[in-house]
Amino acid sequence: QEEQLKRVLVQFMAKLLPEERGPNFGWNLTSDPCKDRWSGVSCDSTLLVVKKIVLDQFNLTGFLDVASLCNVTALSILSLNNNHLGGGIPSEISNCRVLTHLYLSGNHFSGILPLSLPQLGNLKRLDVSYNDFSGQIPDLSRILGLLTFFAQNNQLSGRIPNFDFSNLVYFNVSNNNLSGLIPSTAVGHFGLDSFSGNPQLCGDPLPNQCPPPPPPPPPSLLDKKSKTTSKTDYLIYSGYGILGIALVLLVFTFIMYKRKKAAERENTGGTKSNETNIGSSMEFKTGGRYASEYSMTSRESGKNSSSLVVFANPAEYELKFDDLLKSPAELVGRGKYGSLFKVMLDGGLTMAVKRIRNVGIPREDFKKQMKKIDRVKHPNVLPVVAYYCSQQEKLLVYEFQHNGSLFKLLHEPRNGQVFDWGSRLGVAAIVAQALAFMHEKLRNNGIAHGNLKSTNILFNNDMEPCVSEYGLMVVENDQDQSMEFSTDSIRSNHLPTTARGYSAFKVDVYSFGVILLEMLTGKMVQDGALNDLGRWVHSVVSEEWTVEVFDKALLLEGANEERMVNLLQVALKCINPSPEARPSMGQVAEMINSIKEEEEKSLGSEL
Ligand SMILES: Nc1ncnc2c1ncn2[C@@H]1O[C@H](COP(=O)(O)OP(=O)(O)OP(=O)(O)O)[C@@H](O)[C@H]1O
Repeated sequence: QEEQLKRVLVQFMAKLLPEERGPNFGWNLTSDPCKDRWSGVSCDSTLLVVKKIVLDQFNLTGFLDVASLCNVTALSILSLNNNHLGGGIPSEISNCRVLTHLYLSGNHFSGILPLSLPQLGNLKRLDVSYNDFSGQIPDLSRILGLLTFFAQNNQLSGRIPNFDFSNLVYFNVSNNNLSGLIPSTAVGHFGLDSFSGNPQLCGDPLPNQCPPPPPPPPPSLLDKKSKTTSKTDYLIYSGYGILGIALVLLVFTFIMYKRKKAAERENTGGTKSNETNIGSSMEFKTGGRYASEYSMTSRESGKNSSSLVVFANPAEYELKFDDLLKSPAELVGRGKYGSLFKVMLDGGLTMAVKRIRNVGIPREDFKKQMKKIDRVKHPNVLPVVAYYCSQQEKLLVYEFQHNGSLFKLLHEPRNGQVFDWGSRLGVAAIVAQALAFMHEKLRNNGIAHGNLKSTNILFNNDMEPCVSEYGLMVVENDQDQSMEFSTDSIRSNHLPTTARGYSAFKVDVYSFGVILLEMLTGKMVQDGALNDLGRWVHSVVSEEWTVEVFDKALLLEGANEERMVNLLQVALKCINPSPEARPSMGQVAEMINSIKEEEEKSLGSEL
């Protein structure tokens, strides 16, 4: 049997890389795949059976032949991402009954997704993105444990079948040729990015709504229906169809026209237009949509540049309030406490303007707090460049960071972006260090971050993490004492007094613990669901120390499990329900640093 297994594996590799004298990566009949550790092969350590084949970026140019492979192995992971493989997925893939992960992203696979795919009942992650697959998406709803379905950037067509969207963690079918209504069960679970780039797809969360359903035929028609010929039926329904398509095209053309116009205005520095500036305009651009947004009263918008307090060297930014208001602005996102605008200034500078509304902080207190924060500088804490403060709202100006946030890197990576264990540990260490520094310097003022989360950790031009929005939000002390895996205690309507401030620091530690969990598990923390992640990790971990919680990408990459567990322990200390029992940020930074040192030592010894 061993000989047969070897033969099948060697044949499998020969199909993946058909060149006559190409490298066989140690896959040959004279050695053993498990004992001699063939490249990309992982085995169950006790049973010595092949469990995983991971050949990402191996420059493979052939095709996938799984017919025999699935019969002789109990493969749980097959990963062939980012090669040059062609052909289709053979229908015999369904013989790989215990397969949990199938990653085929970034190849030239084509043809239809086999109808036998749903027979892979144990599948958890399926990634066929960035290929040339066409035809319909098979109905995968019967794979109950499916967590990921990535099929973006293919040529798939037809309607989106029903998935169990409440169970899926990741779902992306953007940039295909899908059409029709997005299933209502997907709404609320996945956003625009999961569906965009399918011109004929419509309904929430896309901006183009579906054409209204054709009106029911009048009763007389219904009566006649049974009597009329199928030819008449055909004509009636094609009429409705054509009407529907015409409507979709009309809406689509209108949206494209609006987008084009807006882009033209931006490109030609259309700063004089009232439509997209931050000041007197009533409209902001939201990814192609226009939303009525601005609230500043005309009395306020009449204020001059002196209303804007500029911290950074004003000459460097030449920042004037009026300029800021008049410049083209794009709504980047709406957070829990306000909105964030990307503002393109005349000199080519791009700023991020955070608008917080209805903050019940007295103006003078807010100014004092801003000044105190400005005195403390750390290279990994994004400084406030300027701020504006009125009774109704506050505007905070930061430099715009084009490399996105930690949230994006973890959950919406751009094509080819890899966030490996070493980088995650590095980010954790830097952020912990920066927060420890800020906590120490601002302890006596009681100013903690107050709203720490992965969207507030941004990557600068050197891809170094920077903590943003330090000190804008504060925490109500009373609720923190009883806080148990809850975000609800984070409020923006009070400045911390020094007495309150101390527990605000512990809330930061808690939030940092959640960020660590996010990086370790790869799971998303949505507002209000922070408790779920904490509870889930606790439940898995309390049963036994298990690697089940870790992001599969980390396991696949072969990240050191012991050090991942160590970091998980730090995270669990941070999210201790009792604030007093949580370590200080300084202690957290030390613990992470020593894990990082161990990691570096072990890498050094491997070299
Ligand atoms: N200076 C910046 N440069 C680039 N992107 C930024 C900047 N500041 C924030 N962002 C991004 O803009 C988006 C909206 O930010 P915003 O702060 O309004 O919302 P949030 O962080 O999700 O929630 P909250 O209101 O609780 O802070 C987020 O994705 C965030 O990562």
